[in-house]
Amino acid sequence: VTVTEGRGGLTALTVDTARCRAEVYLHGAHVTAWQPAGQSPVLWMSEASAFAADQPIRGGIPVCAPWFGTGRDGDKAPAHGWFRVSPWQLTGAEDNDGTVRLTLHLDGAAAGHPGIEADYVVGFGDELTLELTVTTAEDLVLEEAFHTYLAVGDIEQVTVEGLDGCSYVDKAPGGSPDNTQSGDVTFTGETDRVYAHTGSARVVDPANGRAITLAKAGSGATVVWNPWTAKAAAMPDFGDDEWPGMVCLEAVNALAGAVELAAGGQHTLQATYSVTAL
Ligand SMILES: O=P(O)(O)OC[C@H]1O[C@](O)(CO)[C@@H](O)[C@H]1O
Repeated sequence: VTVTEGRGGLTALTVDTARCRAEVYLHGAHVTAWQPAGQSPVLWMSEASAFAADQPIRGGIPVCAPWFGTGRDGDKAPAHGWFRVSPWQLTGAEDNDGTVRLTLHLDGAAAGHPGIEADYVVGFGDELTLELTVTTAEDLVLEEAFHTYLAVGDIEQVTVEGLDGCSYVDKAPGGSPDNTQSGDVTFTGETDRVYAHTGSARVVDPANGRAITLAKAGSGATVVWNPWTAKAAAMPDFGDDEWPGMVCLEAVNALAGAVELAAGGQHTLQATYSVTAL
């Protein structure tokens, strides 16, 4: 692993082995790149993303916690929590036959939130593995997400398998809180759904001739998101024409699936992303 000064002067860690190339910023412990050997980049990054200590990065894998979404503290608190806009430290790095595991630590007190700590182990190899352990000194209702942005060839050809029969909250404009998925997910407009009681899921991307699978543990929900035209245009750090090339497939604990932790408790969220040819 190489430590470099990345965009916006933020510290970046780069990995380049026979198995893959990857990058993670200490700012938000934000993975911004993972590219297995012989593959095109798997993670999508916005050309318009900010790289600043007080803003989240747009694309890659934001770590959202200890809450998911907006509305905390009358919207004064940052959307998707403060983990993704806080400085993390690198506390471990090992290379096992070309699979590199990095351990990152978040000291809540140093980020202005005493009583919450987090450890994040990211494994870069043929697969991408993520493991976030949150520890709390006080009772905490924890919401969290690996808000993963995947690169796709054309969203209108993409389908998501594995959510058939799952109930979901539709957060898109005009959406209702009580729906049931029938068959594969397809995309014809803004899509913003929180699926409950989910297992693994798979993004099928014919334009790139590949599928990307999300397997997970310690996570009861899955979010699927594409902003489409209007929402993309409304976000300053998201290019107006970028929406056809991405989809978020997220491992989540949120809403009714939030994790109740007693003082001294901890919870681990795990996910593995893997790529297969169609
Ligand atoms: O702009 P952000 O705060 O990064 O949120 C991006 C997206 O996250 C979502 O919760 C989907 O995960 C959407 O509602 C949308 O707002």
